[in-house]
Amino acid sequence: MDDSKPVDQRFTKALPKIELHAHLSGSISRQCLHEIWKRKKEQNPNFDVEDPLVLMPPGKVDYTLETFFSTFSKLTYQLCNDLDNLVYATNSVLEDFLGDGVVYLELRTIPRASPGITREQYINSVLDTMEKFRNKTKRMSVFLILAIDRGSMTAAEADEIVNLAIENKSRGVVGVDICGNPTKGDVSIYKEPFAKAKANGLGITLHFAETTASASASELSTLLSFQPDRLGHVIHVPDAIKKEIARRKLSLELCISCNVHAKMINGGFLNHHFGYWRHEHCPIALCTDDVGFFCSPVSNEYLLAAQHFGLSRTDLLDMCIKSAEAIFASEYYKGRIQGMLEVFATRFDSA
Ligand SMILES: CNc1ncnc2c1ncn2[C@@H]1O[C@H](COP(=O)(O)O)[C@@H](O)[C@H]1O
Repeated sequence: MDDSKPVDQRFTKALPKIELHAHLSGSISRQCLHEIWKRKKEQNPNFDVEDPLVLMPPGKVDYTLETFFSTFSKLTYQLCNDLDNLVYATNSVLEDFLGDGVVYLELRTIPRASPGITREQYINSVLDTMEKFRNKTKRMSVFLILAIDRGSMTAAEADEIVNLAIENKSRGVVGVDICGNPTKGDVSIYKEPFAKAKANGLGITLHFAETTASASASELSTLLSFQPDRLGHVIHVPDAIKKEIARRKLSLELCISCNVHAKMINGGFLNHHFGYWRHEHCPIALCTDDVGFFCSPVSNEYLLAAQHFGLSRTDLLDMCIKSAEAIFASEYYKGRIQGMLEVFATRFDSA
């Protein structure tokens, strides 16, 4: 790579990137939510939900965790509560990642049962949409992670979701996650479902130390006992646990804009713990978390990392090559991503 040239948006957009930490419902653009809202309103003028473009005005990214979680129940889940709109939103999210130069995507979602929709139907709709997308778009590989909502789910529900993940491995489910409001729930109840997931070859990723409330020594050691392959966020981590993460060389999903805008860290971009972890040996994937809220696509996360931490084109390329080690799909896909990065490295400068 020609490091005399700056890292700019053209570079980070063209860079073949992977996205490993993106929540489906949080990744839906405001425009897409607005379109769904408009159709619902036309079908039923009494539809009692405010226009997403009013509730989430363009440019607004300063969601605290509280306003963030309540927006899903107040807005997103009122709009994507039928299979047609779930499919519409999923397609829109896949197109957005593709358009940003993502070549490998593991989207995650909590399979929600809602009136008239079972968890199975929810998962089937998302997987069918992914399959059709794969058939028409060869450039971006897409997989699914099923997430467990720590704020609301019992161990039995987690077990149900793990069973669904196992049943759907052949259709592209590659892992399981624990997400949801980090100030709620007791993660230790998920021990057995996660042992089952591991025994059945699913990848394990966990939201880890997102807030001080979810960063007690006992919670973090419980989560590490689930033998995760990857950790998301890793914000409020005590030194001893940082050492253990580094010792295990766990892969990290870091969400810079989300953490800064939602004030999950103190200070701004320069204070982000990417600055710490980039000197360790853990593979790092920069991720968006919820691009529908924080409006920073993956290409912009790489641009921010370069701008605030002084990274060159070669640094970003090396990070991306290493991040491929973190994916849950087979070795074939690792090779595919790394191959695309090699081609990019030889061709971008001369393009
Ligand atoms: C700050 N980051 C985060 N921390 C924890 N959980 C999060 C999250 N961002 C999203 N979710 C979880 O994902 C759901 C939306 O996508 P799905 O309906 O599953 O597709 C949210 O309701 C929340 O439970």
